Amino acid sequence: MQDCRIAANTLACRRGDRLLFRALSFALSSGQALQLVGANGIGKSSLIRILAGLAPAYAGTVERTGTIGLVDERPALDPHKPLGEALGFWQRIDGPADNELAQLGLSALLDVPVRYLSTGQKKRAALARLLGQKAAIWLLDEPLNGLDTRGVALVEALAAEHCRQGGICVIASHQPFNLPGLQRLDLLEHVA
Ligand SMILES: Nc1ncnc2c1ncn2[C@@H]1O[C@H](COP(=O)(O)OP(=O)(O)OP(=O)(O)O)[C@@H](O)[C@H]1O
Repeated sequence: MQDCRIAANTLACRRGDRLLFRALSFALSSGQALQLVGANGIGKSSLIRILAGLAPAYAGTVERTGTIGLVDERPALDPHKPLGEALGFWQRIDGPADNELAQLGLSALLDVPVRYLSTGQKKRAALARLLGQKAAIWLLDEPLNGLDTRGVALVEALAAEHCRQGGICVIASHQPFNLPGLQRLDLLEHVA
């Protein structure tokens, strides 16, 4: 994987008429991972969206070197299509999949419409798309939500392998995330 980097420089975030956080900075390079923590509504998802370039920062800048892969509560998969077809749409863009489907326990679900998948299955499907995307910088918003114990261990292993290969992970999660060398940023320290 090519060298990648993501840095937040004195970011501030405003939602409606409220300033959620300010003076938030970090820098991550190839192989590093960061967990964003903080209470409900403090701004973790908002920060992930700013890092992804999907929302503007109120102040500050984000520098990115490397492609972004985002997993949040909205899997970018057509809910009306069977899972195999929905993932196939992305495979035509991203290139052929390796063994993601088997690895994520999805092989038997390819003919099930995405809207009928369970919460955990939808999360696994979103992760399959992420793996297929081969992005350098993973932005994972609550990636463990809805997953069973084996699913949690699998996501942790995937993140560790991604970092081992030189990728970056930014993980917004309330749950403990077991990843060697994981750094931690508490948004409470940046509340405006
Ligand atoms: N489009 C919007 N307009 C106004 N306020 C918003 C908007 N989107 C989010 N907010 C508010 O911004 C705050 C931060 O939301 P955000 O989803 O970033 O928090 P979070 O830390 O991810 O929360 P949780 O842990 O519950 O997922 C919340 O108070 C939310 O209501």
